[in-house]
Amino acid sequence: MQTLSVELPERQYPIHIGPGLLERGELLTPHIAGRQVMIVTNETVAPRYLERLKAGLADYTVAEVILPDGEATKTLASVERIWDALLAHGFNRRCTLIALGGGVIGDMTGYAAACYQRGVAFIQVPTTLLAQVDSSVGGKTGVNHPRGKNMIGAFWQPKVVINDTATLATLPARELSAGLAEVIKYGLIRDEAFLGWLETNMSRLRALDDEALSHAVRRSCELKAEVVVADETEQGVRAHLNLGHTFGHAIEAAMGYGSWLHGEAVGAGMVMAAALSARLGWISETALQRTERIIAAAGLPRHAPAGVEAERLLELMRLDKKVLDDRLRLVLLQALGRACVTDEVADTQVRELLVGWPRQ
Ligand SMILES: NC(=O)c1ccc[n+]([C@@H]2O[C@H](COP(=O)([O-])OP(=O)(O)OC[C@H]3O[C@@H](n4cnc5c(N)ncnc54)[C@H](O)[C@@H]3O)[C@@H](O)[C@H]2O)c1
Ligand SMILES: O=C(O)C(=O)C[C@@H](O)[C@H](O)[C@H](O)COP(=O)(O)O
Ligand SMILES: [Zn+2]
Repeated sequence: MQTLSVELPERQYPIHIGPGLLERGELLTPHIAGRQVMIVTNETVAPRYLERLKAGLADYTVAEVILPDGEATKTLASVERIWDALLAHGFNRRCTLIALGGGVIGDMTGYAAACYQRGVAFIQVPTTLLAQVDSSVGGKTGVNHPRGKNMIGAFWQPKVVINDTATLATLPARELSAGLAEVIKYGLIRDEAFLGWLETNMSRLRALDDEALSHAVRRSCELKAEVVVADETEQGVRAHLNLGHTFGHAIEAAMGYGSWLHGEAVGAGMVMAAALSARLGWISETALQRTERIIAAAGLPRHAPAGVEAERLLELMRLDKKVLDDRLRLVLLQALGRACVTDEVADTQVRELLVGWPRQ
């Protein structure tokens, strides 16, 4: 097992990484407040992993909420189901919520914990690659609104993150690719050497090679933790973690959440961001082609969805949380391994890119 520490100014929490950690109750128990534990998971993950997690919690009062699966369920109504269950079980403010599942479950459970009785403890036990490398770390929690992605939420950090890499063995290939999008993102925004490693090892990662996956999870968590520690509430550098997301979130919302996975939309969005960076002369054509190649090698799309007009995407992009004073603020690349935030790109340039972008 490897352990990293997220050293925030006023608190720290560990990220444990390794195979078979799910049953190791001793990793959870030091972080559980009180005796009441609510595990939140979904109908796909529960039959595979719920009993194994519960086995390590024999000394606690454990209740569970099993939600339906899918991005379309990342709503306030689902979070209300968690609050209803907490109240029905008489859980008090010393209870602990555990998120067992992908980013959808993690984001909703974290938000439920942030609000329940004005804030209770929560633990992340992520079971997708995307959740292990990104959503479980850093404390962004929340739900979607029909008008925009992650529009309702709170910053609420977990007490511990338990990354059991053995759970990735049951992940469908499409979900693995979605997780690889966020892994590639770290290389693109702040570590060109890691990007090179990913180029060399992409087929090992897609074949679920243990050693390669553990390295990718560890390096991604290190890079994410560095950014979160520097800027917990996204006043500055944390926005770099949004590379491709202004485009990607617009695609997800335009498609009604779920037909395109978050990682797929971000994969295409990162190619769009790289293309815009190349048009501005900030990165070379070669760097753009390298970006396109690695996105394709990860099994991710570079096209946009069919039937979604450029104007609709632009309208949704204008709802992005980074917009300030009515100006789009985009994360672009100054080099491979170096991101920046800019409000210097005119809507006409973005529209031109989207109009000409290949469709599915
Ligand atoms: N909070 C953050 O910082 C942050 C970062 C990135 C993404 N996100 C959010 O995360 C969500 C995407 O997360 P995701 O990609 O994990 O999607 P997800 O939570 O929908 O999980 C993907 C699918 O895999 C299934 N699954 C989970 N673990 C499995 C396993 N071990 N074996 C088999 N199937 C398994 C799930 O049931 C689901 O069908 C989006 O809502 C996105 O906005 C949040
Ligand atoms: O942790 C962050 O900060 C991120 O931006 C990580 C993203 O991968 C993630 O998708 C996040 O949920 C996006 O946040 P949002 O604030 O753009 O909704
Ligand atoms: Zn993301």
